[in-house]
Amino acid sequence: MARSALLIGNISHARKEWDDLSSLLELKEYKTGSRDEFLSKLKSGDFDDTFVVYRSNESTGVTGPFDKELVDLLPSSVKYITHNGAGYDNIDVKACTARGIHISSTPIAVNDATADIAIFLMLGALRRITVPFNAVRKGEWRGKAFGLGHDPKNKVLGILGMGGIGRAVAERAAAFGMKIQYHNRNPLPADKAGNAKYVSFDDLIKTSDVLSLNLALNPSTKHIISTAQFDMMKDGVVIVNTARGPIIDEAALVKAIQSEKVFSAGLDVFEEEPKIHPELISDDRVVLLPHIGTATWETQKDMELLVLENLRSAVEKGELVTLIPEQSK
Ligand SMILES: O=CC(=O)O
Repeated sequence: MARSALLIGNISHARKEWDDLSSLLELKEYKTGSRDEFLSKLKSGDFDDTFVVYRSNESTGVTGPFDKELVDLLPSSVKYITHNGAGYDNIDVKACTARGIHISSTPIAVNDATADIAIFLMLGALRRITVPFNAVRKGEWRGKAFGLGHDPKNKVLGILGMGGIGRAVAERAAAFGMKIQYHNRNPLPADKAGNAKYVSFDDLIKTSDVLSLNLALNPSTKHIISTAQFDMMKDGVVIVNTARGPIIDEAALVKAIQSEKVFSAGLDVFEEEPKIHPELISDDRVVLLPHIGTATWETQKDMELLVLENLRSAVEKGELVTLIPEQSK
């Protein structure tokens, strides 16, 4: 049986590069549908010759997460999942590893666009920009609730998760005159840390004026920022989240904003997207974006190209270019 690649969802910017792969293997697409239909197709053997699955940006909307139920139904021919996204919390890594399936994600390609949005949210939150931003369009000039904001200059920026995105945030923040500290599982070598100082998790929480979340979501980072952490923070701290919603306990964040412990928050991600806690929506101290960190032409194209580079490498060399860290140990 010929080997095939199965695309779930769509490719929008690198169609030609996808089509070019037809010289290597058969290309199949599952563009739209439902989880139930996809699972029944898996059960009835429709995808039995699949060697590699391309999970597009919108694939979770099509099939739901690649949880254990779905992964266990993948045919034994599947050896690789090339995922389009830096975060792969929608894939059950353990279930894939147990089945000998290797996964790639798209780090690097997302760094600049995501860091740009983090800085946008940080500046917006420091200025509590939602009030004047909305008021001026309603003919209310600055708005009744308008108040002065804060400068980033001389503030301590704490970065939780100093991977590619965290480092790109640090580089940008340095240009605003911020003092930068970070916490990571391991301190970075000096050439990668730049001027950022390594501190413990508790020190990061206790001493940052602005806290930027740039770490991956996995079972050990879910709700890593909750009531106990908010209680430890400086009064008037600013929170920026461009990583994944469930890293913050959203209900605890709402309370911390309402008690003024938190001056403001800039959020691109939420616990139950596309649902947003109603008290975040109604609170104009919060700057909200609908998960658009990587939503630029350039970055979307780079991400698709990186997925396809992984796919090609899987077929030609039997290895992935950006294998996820859990499987590279
Ligand atoms: O959220 C975006 C990504 O994971 O790339």
